[in-house]
Amino acid sequence: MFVLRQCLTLGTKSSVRNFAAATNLVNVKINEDTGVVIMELNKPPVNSLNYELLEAMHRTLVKLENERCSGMILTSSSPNTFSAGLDLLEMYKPTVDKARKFWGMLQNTWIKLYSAPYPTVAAINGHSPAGGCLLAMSCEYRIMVPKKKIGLNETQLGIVAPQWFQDCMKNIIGSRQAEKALIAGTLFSSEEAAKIGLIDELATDKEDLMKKAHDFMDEQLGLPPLARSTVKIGFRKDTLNRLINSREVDTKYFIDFIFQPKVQESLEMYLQALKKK
Ligand SMILES: CCCCC/C=C\C/C=C\C=C\CC(=O)SCCNC(=O)CCNC(=O)[C@H](O)C(C)(C)COP(=O)(O)OP(=O)(O)OC[C@H]1O[C@@H](n2cnc3c(N)ncnc32)[C@H](O)[C@@H]1OP(=O)(O)O
Repeated sequence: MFVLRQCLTLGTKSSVRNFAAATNLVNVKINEDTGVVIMELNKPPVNSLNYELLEAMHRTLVKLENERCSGMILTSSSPNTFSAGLDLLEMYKPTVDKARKFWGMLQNTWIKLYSAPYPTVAAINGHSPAGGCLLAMSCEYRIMVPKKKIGLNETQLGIVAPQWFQDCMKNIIGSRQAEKALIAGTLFSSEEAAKIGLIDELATDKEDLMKKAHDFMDEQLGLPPLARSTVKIGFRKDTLNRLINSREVDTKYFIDFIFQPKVQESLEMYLQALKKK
């Protein structure tokens, strides 16, 4: 299977097609022979998740429902960062309408990604804090390059990881480890993340990362798809339904939380610190 895939991806008769996207915030390529899609986040410098990027991801995920997509590898075009998480500028002094629209699109995108019936792999080629970690955790399998950071570090920023972010982490590393990591807002090194199971495999470098992602995909493509996806959704439905049934409440928490003057102060200081770096 590996040889077949190499021929398909590297061979002269390349059957890889660019997937027409309305923006260049995501680069999407579909291998027409295998049906495997690579979605590359492309919002330099750090793929901070603003409304437009989330909308581009969401639109792609919806489109993939009507394509012959057999699996999806999520990665980034940034040399150093998978995703820096939510775009802090979306939370800093927004209007209520803008904040509501932004949060709704984050929820939409997460629901689509978390419930995708086909196999999903995060090829984590750089740092992946907070919302970046959420994206990675929403995939079924995570592979990461060495010496980068990943985790839900919200507490350290004076904000709180929403319940569904927390649920995703709990589902992967277990309740006790998640509680400790979430209270402290721990950012794990790739190596530490592999030890606690937050990521499934460490890659040696970016080439190895993509090879391992395709290897995982090949294994999954050998399984009966309906049985595979039924088991996947069975494991994920409680977490999904918890958000789906409380989207409005979740949005209200977000709005009430970010409009607190103390939270705005923390965001301002953090943004300044990032700019000064
Ligand atoms: C019960 C109540 C529950 C209520 C719940 C309610 C609310 C929860 C609310 C929010 C949840 C939020 C989750 C999040 O995702 S918050 C975002 C957290 N992200 C981070 O902390 C990461 C910050 N970034 C970094 O640490 C570094 O940038 C990184 C390691 C990713 C990369 O480092 P590098 O050195 O390569 O790049 P930098 O020079 O730092 O950055 C380049 C450039 O990009 C800007 N930037 C970085 N991150 C963000 C970001 N997340 N948003 C916006 N902009 C960002 C940075 O300022 C630089 O800009 P410039 O100087 O080039 O203009």
